[in-house]
Amino acid sequence: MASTLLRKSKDLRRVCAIVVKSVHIDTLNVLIRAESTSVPTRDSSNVDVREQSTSAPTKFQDSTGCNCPFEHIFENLDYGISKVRYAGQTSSSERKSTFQEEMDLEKETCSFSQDEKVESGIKQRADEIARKFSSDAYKNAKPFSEIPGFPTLPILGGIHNFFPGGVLYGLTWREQKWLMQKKYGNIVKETPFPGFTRINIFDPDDAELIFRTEGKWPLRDSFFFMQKHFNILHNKGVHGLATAQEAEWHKLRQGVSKYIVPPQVIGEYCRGVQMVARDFVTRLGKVKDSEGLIENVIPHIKNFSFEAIALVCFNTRLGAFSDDRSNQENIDFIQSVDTILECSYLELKQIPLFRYYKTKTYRRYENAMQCTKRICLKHIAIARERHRAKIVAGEAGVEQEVYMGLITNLITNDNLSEEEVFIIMHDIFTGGVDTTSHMLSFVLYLLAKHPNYQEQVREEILGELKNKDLLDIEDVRALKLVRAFVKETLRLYAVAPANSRNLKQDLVLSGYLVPKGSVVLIHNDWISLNEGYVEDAEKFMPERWLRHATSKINHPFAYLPFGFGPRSCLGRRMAELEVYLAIIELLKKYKLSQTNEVIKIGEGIVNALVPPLKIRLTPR
Ligand code: HEM
Repeated sequence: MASTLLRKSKDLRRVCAIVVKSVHIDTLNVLIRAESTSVPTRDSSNVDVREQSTSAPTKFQDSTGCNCPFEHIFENLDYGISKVRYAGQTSSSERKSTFQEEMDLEKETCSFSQDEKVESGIKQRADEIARKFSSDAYKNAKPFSEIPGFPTLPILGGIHNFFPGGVLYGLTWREQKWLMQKKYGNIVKETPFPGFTRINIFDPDDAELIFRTEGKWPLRDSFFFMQKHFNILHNKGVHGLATAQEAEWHKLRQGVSKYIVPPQVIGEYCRGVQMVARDFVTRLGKVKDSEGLIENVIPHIKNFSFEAIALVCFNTRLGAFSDDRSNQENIDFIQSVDTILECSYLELKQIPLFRYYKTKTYRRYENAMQCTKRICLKHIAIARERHRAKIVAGEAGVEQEVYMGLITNLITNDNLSEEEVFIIMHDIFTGGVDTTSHMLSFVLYLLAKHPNYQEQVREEILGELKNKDLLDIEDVRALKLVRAFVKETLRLYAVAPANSRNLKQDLVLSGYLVPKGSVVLIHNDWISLNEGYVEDAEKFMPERWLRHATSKINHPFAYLPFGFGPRSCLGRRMAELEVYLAIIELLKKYKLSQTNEVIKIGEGIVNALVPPLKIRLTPR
């Protein structure tokens, strides 16, 4: 006992000394991130070992439907809604509208049938949730203090675990969470730094309960501290979607959702984005060498994603594929968004001293934000002018406003101030460019790596689209193999590694009582790669998403790459549309081959493929 205390006090002294000395310590700042950042690698060398099998992939089994397990839970939500009492929500009609939105969204992305098995599955799940809400469940729950986790010290919490000698020392975030799950199970408490405790969730049942009880205004309050700081100083305290909470968040979300979420609206962007995809492919054709090889395709993918989002937002082309470097403003804009993302990641690795003085990272961030704001305000002014001119000409409302870009819709919404419009634009650029380009990088890697699947996907594209030149959203939706391929890519390589929430009420999670307000981090990348929830989890099998698949996803909350519920990803459909169209345009023209043998996944705010990504393009 005495020796343990002595050892602990030595540890404590050592940790204190390190803390005092360190101003820029990576490890410490892993702690300051409340979430995000991860490294989906299986081994310490950070090289991804998934997908190294050389065996030929099986054929897609069925092209008649989609086997998305979400569908089952959404298909008959009414049952779950009437059966379960969701505390924190006032009326069942409110809940219904939220779930109805979700249901519509899922129905939209997956075609599925109603059958008895599905019905009984839903009933079972609703019963299960009801059971978790029963007073018995609360009465029998083990206390919060007993949730297992890495050892903590008085005052310092679990900080010592990250320092030399600590169990987490030198591990990537992904390795840390794999280790914590293995050691402690499906619910793990962590106090990574003093005064901050979070609960790590590895059980999709718990995820389901959290999401189904989050109410209409889910809380996700542990991200982007620099952005909050900037908004207070330079944006009249107006926060964006990523950082606002409660009514403030809801107002923004309502203000923008209708212009970017509904399928018919996304359809309006289809041809514009197709043109961008076509230019992307033309660009790749130009930069490949005489052998067809592109040593690193990632910057071009990023430009594609940027150009597509700019078109959607501003109804303008930024010229990201052009060799002409004369448009300094566009170059600055692209660089600023890059800098913002880079600094947002650095923020997670550094002590938040920017709150007290302007650190180097914060100065870079602030300059980039100011530049982005200036350019967004310019586009807002252009859109206002264009709209005014239409009113004068008596044409307002005649033309489909969607074609005029998201910004036109936002400025004509009287409920949104200029600061709010700017920060929404900012969120879309920072939330949408990198994520989508990482997803597309993984998709191209897997297409090149699996020639059989590539051929099947191409056959579907040629067969379904015939020689149709300009596509509508219905054409894209008909491509089930393309969609299954993308879904499976995101399952294997979740771009967003975890979903976070602050609990809206006390919940019993994995048998423990977790109080309202607790920060929970749901590790969807771990869950979607776990054999317990996904059969043949390590294998890349797009056919699992088709109806009648033999290899199944066994839990409807085992795959949540875009989050869930009213606060789920705003740009999901846009991201998917971009990726589908890039695949279509690329495979019509080229065969993809000779990619990296293995890939590395880098630690950043999201999971990204570490460049370079090599691709050989052979004209068809
Ligand atoms: C592969 C691409 C993408 C992935 C994997 C992804 C993933 C996510 C996830 C996991 C969340 C949090 C959801 C939750 O807490 O339940 C989120 C939120 C968000 N995403 Fe995406 N995203 C992607 C693309 C995009 C695009 C293209 C845009 C913009 C057009 C976008 C804009 C946003 C915004 C604004 C939020 C915050 C929503 C809110 O809090 O109301 N994302 N995204």
